[in-house]
Amino acid sequence: MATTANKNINAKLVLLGDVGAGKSSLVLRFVKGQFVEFQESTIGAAFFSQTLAVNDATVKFEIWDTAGQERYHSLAPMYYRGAAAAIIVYDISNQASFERAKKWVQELQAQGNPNMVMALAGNKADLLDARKVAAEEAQVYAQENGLFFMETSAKTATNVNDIFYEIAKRLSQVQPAPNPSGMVIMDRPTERTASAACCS
Ligand SMILES: Nc1nc2c(ncn2[C@@H]2O[C@H](COP(=O)(O)OP(=O)(O)OP(=O)(O)O)[C@@H](O)[C@H]2O)c(=O)[nH]1
Repeated sequence: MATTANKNINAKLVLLGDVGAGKSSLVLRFVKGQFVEFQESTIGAAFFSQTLAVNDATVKFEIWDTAGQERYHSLAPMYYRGAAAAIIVYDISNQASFERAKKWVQELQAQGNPNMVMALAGNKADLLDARKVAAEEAQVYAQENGLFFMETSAKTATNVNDIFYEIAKRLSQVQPAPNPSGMVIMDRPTERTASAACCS
């Protein structure tokens, strides 16, 4: 069977959401496969990268995990500006965090990249007994606002890889021209070596 050359995609991804919703925990689970019961609150923002292979593409995520504390709100545009994808996170056991997530969606719709792939993550899905936000309500909201929705748990790892994988899949399906900003598609196969390096 013929194989097609891999598309290499670099994609800037930003996580936004209320303080304590679990943004850092989702990234830590995705990038390192770990979960910390008492994760420290993020100051400013933190950067991570992780690569995923989907279909005929390799997507290298450049991940900005932003701080949810209100005093850092003014920094957020630096991180979502030009991003190819965003995960807006709320905590299913905290109604106020869902309301905050909707505000982030509004801000991205007004000021973000119009082609941005947006995911809504209802995190802490393991806390079923403490649930305050119905999955159906979030699903309807996501559908009406052009996001895709998943409930996740950084603690149990439920749907964590899946949400990043779904974003990667959607990014890889975007037509190469015009590229959404925040995304660079390298026109060369992944297996190319550095043997032709220049400059002596
Ligand atoms: N039960 C449960 N707890 C979680 C989950 N994800 C995160 N937590 C806990 O929730 C707390 C806050 O998690 P963080 O990942 O720091 O949240 P954050 O959104 O990055 O918070 P800021 O950096 O302050 O904006 C930590 O004590 C985590 O251990 C989850 O899926 N389930």
